[in-house]
Amino acid sequence: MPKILIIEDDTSFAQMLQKFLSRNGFDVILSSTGLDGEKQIEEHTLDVILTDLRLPDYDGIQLINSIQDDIPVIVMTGYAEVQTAVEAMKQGAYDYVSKPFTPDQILSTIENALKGKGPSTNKKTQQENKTTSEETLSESVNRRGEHLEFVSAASEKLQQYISLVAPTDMSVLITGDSGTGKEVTAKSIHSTSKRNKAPFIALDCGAIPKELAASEFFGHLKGSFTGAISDKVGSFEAANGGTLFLDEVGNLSYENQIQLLRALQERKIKRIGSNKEINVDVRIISATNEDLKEAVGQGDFREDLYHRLNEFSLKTPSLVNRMEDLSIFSKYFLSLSNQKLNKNVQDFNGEVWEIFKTYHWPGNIRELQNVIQRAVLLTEGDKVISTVLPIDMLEPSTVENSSGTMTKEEFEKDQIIRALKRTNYNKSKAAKLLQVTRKTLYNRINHYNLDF
Ligand SMILES: Nc1ncnc2c1ncn2[C@@H]1O[C@H](COP(=O)(O)OP(=O)(O)OP(=O)(O)O)[C@@H](O)[C@H]1O
Repeated sequence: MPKILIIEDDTSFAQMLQKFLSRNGFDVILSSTGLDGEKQIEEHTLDVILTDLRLPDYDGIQLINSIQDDIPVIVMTGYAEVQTAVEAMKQGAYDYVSKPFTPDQILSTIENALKGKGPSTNKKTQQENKTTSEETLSESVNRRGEHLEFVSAASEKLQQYISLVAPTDMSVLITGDSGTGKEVTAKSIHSTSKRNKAPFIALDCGAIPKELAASEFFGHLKGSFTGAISDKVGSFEAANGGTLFLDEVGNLSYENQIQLLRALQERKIKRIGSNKEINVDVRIISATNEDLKEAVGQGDFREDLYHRLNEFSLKTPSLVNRMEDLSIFSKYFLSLSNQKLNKNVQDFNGEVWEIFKTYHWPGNIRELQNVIQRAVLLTEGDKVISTVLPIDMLEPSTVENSSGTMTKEEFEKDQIIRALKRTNYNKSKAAKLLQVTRKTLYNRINHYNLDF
């Protein structure tokens, strides 16, 4: 039975590949680091090595160089790493396969390697195959993971946009109300992009004081300013090769906007206090729940930066615009909360489902998650009943305008005023009650010109 060593740090993918190859008559050993891979190579008589190009401790090329024996090495690459794959072949790799690959592709590459045939030459066909409807190995891994199958038209559209933009290097601006999943969306773009082996770094621009923003972006050297007690790596450097997520990007000061723009244009940064330029290759995804276009119009946000950040934009739908997904989310959060709180609540009773369906969900998915977690904690039986829901959900707003209805904006403003009154104008408590962050509450108070 031919023996194959798979060196891959994505363990679920490696296990799936192992299962598949075992079923096809191979004896498969797994290794998740370059170092361990080398050890396995010494200990076993191998027929083929299958290695990822990017490993936590090595890059695949380093590994190929260190293999003395004449064992064919097949490298597995992300789909935009063809250049590196070609380099790997120059260094002695037998062939490469681009992820996602189909079972047939990997099998025939391995069989060719075993027969001592030359590598496949038609890489273009391999690239094209990826876009066919055939089930690919890595797609099935995703399906087995924590992937929720949403059904609403709004989520289908969002998913389409994510799939469309993820493989590109375009900067993406995500807009949407608080708690609608902007960060989740950014992570999803990153994890389905060719950068997914490199870091995803999130920076909350709304939470950093403007004097410290440059240091957060670019890092600093020890002693470069008061308080710089040690060297610091900035977010750009930390995200090198990967994705930098700038949350609440609209909150950046004008000066910080200029610094950010310069770094994006030049693709180089300098740590504060250093003259050394560092090249950075970072994809930017930003998010805002403000109207950045309006901010541009008012001169609060630089138009050139806006266009840099907004090569592609998408909007995360509010929960009321994707109510068909409500039960999927609810069941998912119920099971998460059970796990977290060590409970075994089975379901929501009919009345609770009715309340869920008619409530406005101003805090969107985050609010739903919090409501369910609280309810699970308070539930003693096996079904959530309405008495464990927050009182606000049971007493819907009765304030109406002259035409008898409220616009979404009026409703939100009304909710903010109520929350502030209920908490004696304590903004932290009001933010908690509204299930939004403090900075979001401040933004909304400014937006509505509320004088508190
Ligand atoms: N598709 C999803 N699947 C599972 N959980 C989700 C999903 N979308 C959002 N959530 C959950 O909802 C909460 C809010 O999501 P997230 O932080 O991404 O929203 P946001 O729009 O970035 O919020 P904010 O504007 O307040 O920063 C998180 O706890 C997240 O785990």
